[in-house]
Amino acid sequence: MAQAEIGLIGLGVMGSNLALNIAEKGNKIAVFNRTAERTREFYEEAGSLKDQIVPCETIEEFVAAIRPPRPIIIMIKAGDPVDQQMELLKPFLEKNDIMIDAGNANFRDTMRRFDALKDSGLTFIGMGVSGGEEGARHGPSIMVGGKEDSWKRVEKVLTSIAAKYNDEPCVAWLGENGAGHFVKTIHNGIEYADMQMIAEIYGILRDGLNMSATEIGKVFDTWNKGRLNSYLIEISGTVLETADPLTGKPIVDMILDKAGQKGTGKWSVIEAQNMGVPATAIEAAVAARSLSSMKDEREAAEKTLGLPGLSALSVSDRDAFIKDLESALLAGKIGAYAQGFAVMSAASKEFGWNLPMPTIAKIWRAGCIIRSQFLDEITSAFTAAPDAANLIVTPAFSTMVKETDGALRRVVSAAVLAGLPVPALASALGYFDSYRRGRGTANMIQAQRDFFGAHGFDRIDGADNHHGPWGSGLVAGA
Ligand SMILES: NC(=O)C1=CN([C@@H]2O[C@H](COP(=O)(O)OP(=O)(O)OC[C@H]3O[C@@H](n4cnc5c(N)ncnc54)[C@H](OP(=O)(O)O)[C@@H]3O)[C@@H](O)[C@H]2O)C=CC1
Ligand SMILES: O=C(CO)[C@H](O)[C@H](O)COP(=O)(O)O
Repeated sequence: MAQAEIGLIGLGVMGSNLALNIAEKGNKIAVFNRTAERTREFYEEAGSLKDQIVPCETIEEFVAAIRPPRPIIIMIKAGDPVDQQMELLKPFLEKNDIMIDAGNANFRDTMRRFDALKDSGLTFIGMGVSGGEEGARHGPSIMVGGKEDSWKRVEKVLTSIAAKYNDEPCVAWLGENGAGHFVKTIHNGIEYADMQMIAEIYGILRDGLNMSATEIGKVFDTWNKGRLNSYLIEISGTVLETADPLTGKPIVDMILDKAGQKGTGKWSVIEAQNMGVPATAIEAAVAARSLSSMKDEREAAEKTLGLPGLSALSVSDRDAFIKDLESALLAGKIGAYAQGFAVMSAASKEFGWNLPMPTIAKIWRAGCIIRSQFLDEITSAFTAAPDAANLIVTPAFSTMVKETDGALRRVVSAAVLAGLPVPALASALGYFDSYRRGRGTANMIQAQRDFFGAHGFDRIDGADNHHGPWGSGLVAGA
């Protein structure tokens, strides 16, 4: 029997679907799962794809089934399990075999694993995969990091399974070692902000305009036909219009308002902070998930403090306000993506990756959770202005900011006055307002720092006096 082109370990939600996708595209694949029962079940359910699949119950059998140099995708729970699995695999591998971690790894772990294998003859790829279950099965977006020649070995298979946007595959080699997992992390950070802003707009419609879930769903359906067209808006509409089989009520009204998180959002924020790059909308989204999880504390606080002021928005023209909400969401989204790309640009320099921004935007246009028409506009903006300091100063996006930031300001103001929380939208607005203002207020911070800690400051006239005359008795305006 011909050897498999590739192997895959981990037949959970993502791994099993990825394996079926690989098999369906005509690539013979060997599969292994820690729990052998799952391998048998998977194989039985593979139907017509069985011919392309070699189910293996031992690592030895699995490795022998793959054509050298062997690319082996590890799609298991992120963290220690990946190290454990790699240790179990290593004794059976040969020179030039490639272990590919396709889970949501912290890129620092990826760099460590990459370095640890440097002198072993084995190679490593850190590969971000996005698209959830459906994407893994029918076409995910794939972000590859590692040696370029390792990528060449897997390029054909990965290109065959990736999502396509206008026939262009949503997969690319993005740079050495941790580049792929870093980009996937920021993808998820942006995903957090995108989702949070949609939730904030939903909150304004629900608690401010007292609209039902179904009514809000219809608003999102309409928006999905316009500039906000995206997978997340599409599924938000569907979610809002879905009934709970137990009660018949909208399912969204039966779901507890506590958001989970597995780490990628938090890592985005930590890395942004490490590099001194503001990612305020992403930070607000991560913090909002954390605050959401404090359900008991929030309920107790509502009893103690009560809800602020007005319970409903004061809106004179409801249709015009809903149009403003659409533009505000677009503006907020621009802020979040601008921040995400700025973080990647800084990381590219810090880690020497040379990350290709237009390519990243390109491979996010289809297959991944944040896929949208908007990413095509980002692709064009970065292609036209590859050296732009920030997405929002590219010609296309500066025009878009000017068109939408008024609506964002009106929506944030109205929500704040009604006591409706909009932390991510407000963060995006604060980001625009701070970033576009040539003369800021940090002269005050510098003066305070120098006053209490003799930290010094730069002068606007470039003159030499780098400390203030604190305590000298010199009085301004005297
Ligand atoms: N679900 C999603 O939407 C997405 C998930 N990801 C990432 O993909 C990876 C897999 O996620 P998903 O498929 O959802 O997870 P699942 O929980 O569905 O599956 C987990 C898999 O990991 C295996 N596993 C767990 N611990 C170990 C271990 N110590 N050694 C070997 N195998 C182990 C399990 O094997 P066993 O059957 O023996 O328990 C199982 O095959 C994660 O890193 C996740 O973050 C990435 C993109 C999207
Ligand atoms: O990577 C993904 C989507 O792109 C996974 O669905 C991930 O689990 C999402 O992160 P979180 O669970 O923290 O919301």
